[in-house]
Amino acid sequence: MLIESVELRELRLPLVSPFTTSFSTQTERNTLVLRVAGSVPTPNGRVDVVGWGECVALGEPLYSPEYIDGAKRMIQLYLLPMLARVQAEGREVTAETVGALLEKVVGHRMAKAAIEMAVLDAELRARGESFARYFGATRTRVPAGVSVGIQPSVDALLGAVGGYLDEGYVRIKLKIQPGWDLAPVAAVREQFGDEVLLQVDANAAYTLADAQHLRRLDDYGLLLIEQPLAEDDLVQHAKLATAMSTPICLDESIESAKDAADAITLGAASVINIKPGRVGGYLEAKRIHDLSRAHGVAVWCGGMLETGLGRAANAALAALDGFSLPGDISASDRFYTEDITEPFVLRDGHIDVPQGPGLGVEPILENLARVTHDTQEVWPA
Ligand SMILES: O=C(O)CCC(=O)N[C@@H](C(=O)O)c1ccccc1
Repeated sequence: MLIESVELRELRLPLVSPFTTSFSTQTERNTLVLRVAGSVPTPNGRVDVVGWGECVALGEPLYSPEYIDGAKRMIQLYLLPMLARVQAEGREVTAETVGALLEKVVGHRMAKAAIEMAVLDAELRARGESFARYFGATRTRVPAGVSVGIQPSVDALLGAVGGYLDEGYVRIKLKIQPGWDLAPVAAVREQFGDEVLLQVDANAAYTLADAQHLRRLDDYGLLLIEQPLAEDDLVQHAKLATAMSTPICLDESIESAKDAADAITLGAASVINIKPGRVGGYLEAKRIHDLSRAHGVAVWCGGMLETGLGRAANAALAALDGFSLPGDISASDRFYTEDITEPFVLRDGHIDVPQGPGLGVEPILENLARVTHDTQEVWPA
């Protein structure tokens, strides 16, 4: 692709209800969307294309070190100028090379992932190929899990969970933290029975000293416990895995295929939550899927409250065979009254995988304008 312009939009989408995790309470999703325009070579000559990317960093560095303002600066001051220099040398940027071309910058995976996603979208739209087909996905719809934040009371939690089950969600994920773990899990089991697919996510809120307490979760038949310990505690997660029978799933700890290999080798994870933005892009996400599958480790697609753009790409990725557990790929209305794309809707507990070229969706410009807080043209002159 020869990039000719890049528009960087900071968005602010109000959430339908506060979303509380062990590290924050969000009432809006502050996010970053890229629109990359340029041309790609085809057998019949160059074709003008546009591609869309989404950066999953949060407004503040509370989930990971990246945050929206930092990602904006990283994209504008470092990453895009590096690609512009590649083009100035007469070379084209392709989705398969973006990661390598940006490797000199350490970290900033979410910022890099947004650029790669936009370039991949542009290339695939030009080829008339969907993300799903490009990944080699086999399914046309994926089962939808839903993430339930920490609630003000157990009654409120039971109301929320009941509502999502009534909507048809096939898997419930409860956010937990010290002081809000055994009671909510026991109440959900008591109210909705043992058949409901149920898992918990601690977002690194515990330490190994909590092992005996966490072991009591084994009584509730959970699918997994996600990221109980700190993101850099692989050895301690491996120790915790020997102290409890509930499978350990890692999220924040896995930022690359190498991390996934380390975690599997150490026995720190028997399930991996793949979030394309966290690992530097959809190509690395696919590599982690392939690696995990080779080791018989189940993966599922995590969510970062993406707009319909990221949701479309996540649904395509989650349609790969190795994604054997329901992902956090909920309907748009789980978080938003109005998405920036046509909304993703739940049908029989599933989300349809877009089949159109590229992402298969694109922003509805008036919706995008309504939630745009700031727009910058950032391709180096
Ligand atoms: O369905 C979704 O998009 C949200 C899923 C979810 O709970 N994401 C969590 C997580 O830790 O996995 C998260 C929420 C907010 C910010 C970062 C991460």
